[in-house]
Amino acid sequence: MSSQRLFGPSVSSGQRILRLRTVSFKDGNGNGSNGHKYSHGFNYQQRRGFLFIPRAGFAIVRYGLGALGIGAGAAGYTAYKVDEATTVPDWVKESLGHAKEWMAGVKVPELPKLDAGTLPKLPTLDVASLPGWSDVQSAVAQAKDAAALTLASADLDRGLDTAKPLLAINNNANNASASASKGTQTPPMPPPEHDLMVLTKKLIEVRNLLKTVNNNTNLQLPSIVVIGSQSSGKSSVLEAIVGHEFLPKGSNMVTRRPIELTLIHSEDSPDEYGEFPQLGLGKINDFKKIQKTLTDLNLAVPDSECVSSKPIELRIYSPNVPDLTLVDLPGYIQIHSRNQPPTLKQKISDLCDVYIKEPNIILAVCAADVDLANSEALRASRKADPYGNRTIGVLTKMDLIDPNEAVLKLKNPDFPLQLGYVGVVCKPGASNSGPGQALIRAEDAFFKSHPEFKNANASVGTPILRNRLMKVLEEHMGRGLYRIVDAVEKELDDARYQFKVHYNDRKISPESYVAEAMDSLKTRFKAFTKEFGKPQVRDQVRTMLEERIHDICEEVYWNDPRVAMLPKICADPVWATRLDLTFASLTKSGVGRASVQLVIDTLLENMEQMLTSDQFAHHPEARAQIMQFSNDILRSKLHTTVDQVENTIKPYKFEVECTEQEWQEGVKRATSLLETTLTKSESDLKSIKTTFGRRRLRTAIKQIQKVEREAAAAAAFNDDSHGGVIGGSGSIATASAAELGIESERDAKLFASAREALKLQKYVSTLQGRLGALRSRQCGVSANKSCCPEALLEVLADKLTYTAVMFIYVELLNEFFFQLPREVDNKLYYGLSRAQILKFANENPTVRKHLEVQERKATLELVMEKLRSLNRKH
Ligand SMILES: Nc1nc2c(ncn2[C@@H]2O[C@H](COP(=O)(O)OP(=O)(O)OP(=O)(O)O)[C@@H](O)[C@H]2O)c(=O)[nH]1
Repeated sequence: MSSQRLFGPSVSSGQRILRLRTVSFKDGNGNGSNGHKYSHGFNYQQRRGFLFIPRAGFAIVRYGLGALGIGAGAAGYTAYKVDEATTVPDWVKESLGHAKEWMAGVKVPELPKLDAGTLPKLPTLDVASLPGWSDVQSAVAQAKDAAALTLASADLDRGLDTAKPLLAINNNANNASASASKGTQTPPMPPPEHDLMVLTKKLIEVRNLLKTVNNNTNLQLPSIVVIGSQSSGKSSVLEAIVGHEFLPKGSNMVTRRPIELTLIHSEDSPDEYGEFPQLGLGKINDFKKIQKTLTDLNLAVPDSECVSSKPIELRIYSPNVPDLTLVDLPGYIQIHSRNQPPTLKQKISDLCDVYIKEPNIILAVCAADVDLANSEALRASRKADPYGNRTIGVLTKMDLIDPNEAVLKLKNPDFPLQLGYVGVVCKPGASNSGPGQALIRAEDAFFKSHPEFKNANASVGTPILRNRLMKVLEEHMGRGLYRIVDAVEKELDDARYQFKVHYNDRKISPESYVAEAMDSLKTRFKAFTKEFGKPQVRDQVRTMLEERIHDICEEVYWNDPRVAMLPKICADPVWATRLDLTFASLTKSGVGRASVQLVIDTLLENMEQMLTSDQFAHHPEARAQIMQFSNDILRSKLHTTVDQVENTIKPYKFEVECTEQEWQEGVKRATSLLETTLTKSESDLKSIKTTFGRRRLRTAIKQIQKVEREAAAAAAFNDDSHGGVIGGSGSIATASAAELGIESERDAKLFASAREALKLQKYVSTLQGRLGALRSRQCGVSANKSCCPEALLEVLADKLTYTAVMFIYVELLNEFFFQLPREVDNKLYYGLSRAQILKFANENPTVRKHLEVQERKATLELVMEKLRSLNRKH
């Protein structure tokens, strides 16, 4: 939709920015301030009236007369109202008196008698060309300005409510002049000062909303940017406008960051407070605290940098401030001090240059007691605004120079500014009560006590400055309105398009995302609890115990050369004792703890895996929290579970009752264990053969065996019990390199592998023997336990597994499966603050993007709505 459509078909291009009206600034004495003009954004109709009345055709005489009558009436009414207001200066009354006199002297051309049915050709009355017309306009404008000025001080002294009669004067002056110029009864205009505040207020709202969308310069509405040399009085001026001392003070360059200050006139509440939207500290009623926060934020910029371009946002709400947006900037310096960076002067200047660009209004603050030709502020403003169209000059410290000189400086012909200069005295401490009303009264008293200012019609005083700022800001905001509307429309179209194309107009909220993420986690957790049932836990524990059985058998049986004979010698009680020892090894204290720990580790591993996949991969903090909950629950159950398991497996340390069926199962599992071990060993052997070649390996093995035989024969004299045992004295392990004929590193590797192959060959043969035994009839019955230790150990492992898992499941798993989802709900789902929910949602880049586009669209729609409502009102 184009801006044309938004603001209605009756407004054609060129006329569409509400209205541009030329108004003279009047100072306290009403005689015009150096011819400074500025265009005002209201009363489009009024302007049309002034321009088109003389061409009004048929009704010209009637309207012309009406215009004169209403114009005179307006002047009279305004004079009457102004008389009522004691604060209106004499010059206004005087001007209005002249206007009345002029009205009386105007000669209206005589009308010819009208014949029924025929209308004579009427003489044209060009009101604007009548002698003295400009004086009437001037008087009306002066009356309005006087009312405006009165409003400003009334605002300070009595609050806006009590100033309303004066708004009415202003309104009437407006209506009167509008009617006069149109020569017809127009509907009453809304009070301009009130409209002014509404427009500025709404546009400030719009501006703040747009700031949250992005930093697109096309979406920027103007602010008033305060620049000036250090100690020129910038802070004092701002504080005088706000009526509170709140800016950082000190000699150590305390303004280091731009302070973006938004003043919000809160008509309905007497509360005065500040807010730092970036910090989320809430309302701060104590202005000393605001000052302290600002000081801390500024001084956080290290001395080595001295300035930072990162702005501090501050909003001040008060019934005593006008709606304004201001930016306080670090003061220009002449030269950097010893501990400041050499580039500081340039850095400050660059920072100010960024802010004083279009569309911002420049408030160039200069101390009156310093030569204006040396003013950095004026120099910078002239560069950015060569025609002085958007610069207001403020001369501070007017009390420090001779009033006549001050008056001359205010005219400053060397640096003429379209928006003029205003002189102020904002010396804090001039009154004991800070920069509030007392300061304004002290300033007022100062200017009153020096008639030079009044006589020279100089623009002086904080209320005048405040009023001028309001008007200029409103006018500039009004001017930028259509540009903004167009830019917002473009952005909105883009946001809508993105939302449609990428997200199919699907709305989400951070809360819904959190809920979805938690639900999905709980669903996956539930699926896991089903997958990780008793059979799975049993598998885990049994696998662990089988590893132990493997190690025990390897140590006690498979590496013993006599084991090949076991089927024949197992009746020997030695083997029964050996079997008891292996029992003790498997059931020795700690197996309960190991089983519980194993299950805990498996659970945590699975949790970790569950949390690193899917959306929780984006939420490291939440992941850590959930892992912590898991750890806590499991740790709290560890000791009781371990105790329970250890107690229940204790009886197996002494005796294992075994049915024939259990025995058969044990034989089966032992066979399977041996088969697995055998397959692994055979595969290792094959891999060595492939690496070195069968023939070379065979030769090396033969060489080792020869050396081994010789060594064994030599050792036989001393200890024939060790002969042939792998790793025993005189074995291949002890054969020296020289004995084996190793000459190179390659040979060394070959012989090491040959030793390994030899060992594996023996091991494979033992395993094959044991497999044969397990498959034999001897191991088919449980009575021959000592002959088939692997089978009995498997029976024991199975019993341990069943018993342990039963208690692990009851004591640990059930509790964990029950408690974790509740903990997640209580601490994560329901326990998150709004800020934490936002943070959580924004951690996921896809969701963040979705929310950003959605938020951008919603904000731009709201902005558009506000802009439309402005159009409806104006
Ligand atoms: N006599 C007099 N002194 C003033 C006036 N305005 C400000 N001062 C004094 O001038 C000094 C500097 O005023 P500030 O308002 O801190 O000036 P500034 O430009 O903000 O200073 P920086 O932030 O350091 O750049 C202070 O000691 C004020 O009391 C004034 O109108 N008259």
